Amino acid sequence: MALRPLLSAKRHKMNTVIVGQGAIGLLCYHRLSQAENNKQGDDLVSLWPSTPATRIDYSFNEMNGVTKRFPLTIADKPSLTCADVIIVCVKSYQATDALKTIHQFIADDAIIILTHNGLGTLEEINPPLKPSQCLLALLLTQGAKKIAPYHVEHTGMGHSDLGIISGKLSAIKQKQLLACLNKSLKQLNWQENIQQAQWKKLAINCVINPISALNNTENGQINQKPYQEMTKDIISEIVAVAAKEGVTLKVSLLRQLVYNVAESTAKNTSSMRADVLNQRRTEIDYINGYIHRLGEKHQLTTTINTQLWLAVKALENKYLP
Ligand SMILES: NC(=O)C1=CN([C@@H]2O[C@H](COP(=O)(O)OP(=O)(O)OC[C@H]3O[C@@H](n4cnc5c(N)ncnc54)[C@H](OP(=O)(O)O)[C@@H]3O)[C@@H](O)[C@H]2O)C=CC1
Ligand SMILES: CC(C)(CO)C(=O)C(=O)O
Repeated sequence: MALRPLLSAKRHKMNTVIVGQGAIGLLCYHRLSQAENNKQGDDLVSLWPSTPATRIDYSFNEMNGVTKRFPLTIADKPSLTCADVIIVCVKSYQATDALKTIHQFIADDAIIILTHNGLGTLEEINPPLKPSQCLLALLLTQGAKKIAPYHVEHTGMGHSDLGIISGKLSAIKQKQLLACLNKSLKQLNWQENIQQAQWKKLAINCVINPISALNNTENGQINQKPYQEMTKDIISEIVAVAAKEGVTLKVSLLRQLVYNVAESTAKNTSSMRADVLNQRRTEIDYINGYIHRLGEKHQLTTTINTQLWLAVKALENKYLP
């Protein structure tokens, strides 16, 4: 069992470990370590990468074009044990392994925040987290791109939603957490029902990501006539499986949401299209693949989501080892 000194009620410092040295990991590390309230190094922020590293700096490109190097603190096992907050910034298919690796070192009352796209990782986590370890989801609409190892570019501003997936957070801890993250991530909304927000994000990704990846199109194309019928079918299947999971969604609202996101990100390359173009593994197993698995669980046909899942898997198989 990982033990650490008890926090005093007056304590406002927040020790944070960011897991993952990719685009979102370095964005979160940068914002937290460079936050105004942390200029004196009051809060300890460190980074736990996928492989041991001895780096002492990283590069960050702001959206205004300014690029600078910044000092980097690499986390060790004691940093994990002392961490109040652990922000896991890995891809959906890496989340279970990342949690398995760190879980033996983290404190019994640690707050763990997942940032990945897609759903279905929680079902895989074994051994599960302790009930005293509160698990939260952070849904980001900010964008970041890895240019080179330990070099990241901030590509898009946006709001973030944070809420509890499992466990409990005392009022004091919630206040401390929000104060700390709000100063660094900005536009952070607390969601009492983060599950609803996760499903909405899932619906957006189930439509925009595979269509844009398979057709090699920008996000805005999804709103064109050839994809409208398919969009409706994808969403109808999602609404049906969500209902079986106890989540109430509305087809018309989701269609409007997908339309708005495709419109507001019209010129963007979705993360799945980018993964395919760069011959990387996609997150399809946790997007349309998740809907397929839930369809099987509840004996519901998910024809179009299953087709899209298989089509993207076939595309991936052409280049993955
Ligand atoms: N980039 C963006 O703009 C946005 C991304 N997201 C979501 O956030 C998640 C992360 O995305 P992104 O940062 O772009 O992905 P990246 O692939 O850039 O980063 C993931 C990082 O995690 C590292 N990693 C993998 N396994 C472990 C482990 N066990 N311990 C520590 N580090 C590990 C990877 O290392 P290695 O390379 O060695 O595998 C990699 O550096 C995804 O689910 C994505 O969909 C959400 C909103 C926006
Ligand atoms: C919202 C959207 C579709 C933006 O591109 C996204 O989340 C992604 O690309 O993964």
